[in-house]
Amino acid sequence: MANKDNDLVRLENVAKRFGPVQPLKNVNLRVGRGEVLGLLGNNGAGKSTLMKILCGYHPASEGKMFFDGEEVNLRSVTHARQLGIDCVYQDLALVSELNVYHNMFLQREPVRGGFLGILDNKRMKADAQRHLDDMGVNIPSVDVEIAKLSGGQRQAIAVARSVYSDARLLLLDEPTAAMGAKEGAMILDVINRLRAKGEVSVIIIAHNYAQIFDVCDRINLLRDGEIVFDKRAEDTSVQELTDIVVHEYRHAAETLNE
Ligand SMILES: Nc1ncnc2c1ncn2[C@@H]1O[C@H](COP(=O)(O)OP(=O)(O)OP(=O)(O)O)[C@@H](O)[C@H]1O
Repeated sequence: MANKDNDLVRLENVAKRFGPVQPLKNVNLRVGRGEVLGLLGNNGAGKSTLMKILCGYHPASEGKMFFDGEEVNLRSVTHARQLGIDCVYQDLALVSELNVYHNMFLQREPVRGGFLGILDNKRMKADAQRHLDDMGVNIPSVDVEIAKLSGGQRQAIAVARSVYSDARLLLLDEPTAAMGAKEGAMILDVINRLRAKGEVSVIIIAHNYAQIFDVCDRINLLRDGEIVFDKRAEDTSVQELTDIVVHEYRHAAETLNE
């Protein structure tokens, strides 16, 4: 039985309706402090909708959310971010025309010289470099424009930036989608480093469950609007997840044929 005091986030009986469509019926989900949770589910299972509730983008139609032991009613993405909940979107989080270190400090730029101070570029550069090195993010230089980096490098910087701005729960919706093996591996390495430090909790949506298996502490499966599978990674296997995913496809095909 999970210790509730150890949960950073908990959803109880959460439902979501969009008019006649009800992607989430009765979701009970928990993520421990410093835990990495993998969220699996078929196309249309409601995974992104669940993430959008967690990051304050959609209000839930029913149910309760607890964060750090307190019940919360998220009013907006900004409100969620203030609490330390950050959804990392590869394309939206960063400004393409700015270089890496300016992106790392976006809207939190350190100034020197008091009131009419100037941006402390030297400090930003050094801090950004140190933080990216610490997280194993490999880029040619922090001076380079974001637009000139690969999708994997951008995603890794977006994750590093959230962590740097004191996020406590990171939501990653298919962070390795449309990436080559090498780029995907860099993201997974960043997540593994976060996991080793244990300071940030993470929820990852992934279709490539074999790939994320190694970085997750626990795996949940969403089906028909409910979490129907919840196991620690050490208590399951890639084979069991393969069987489940095959079963899910059959289930979806049968539902379509009904
Ligand atoms: N804003 C919305 N308005 C109406 N219906 C929506 C809205 N957002 C999602 N849905 C519906 O809710 C269901 C779940 O969608 P969701 O995107 O959460 O699934 P998913 O598990 O993330 O799927 P995928 O793996 O394909 O991204 C779908 O039937 C979708 O059409």
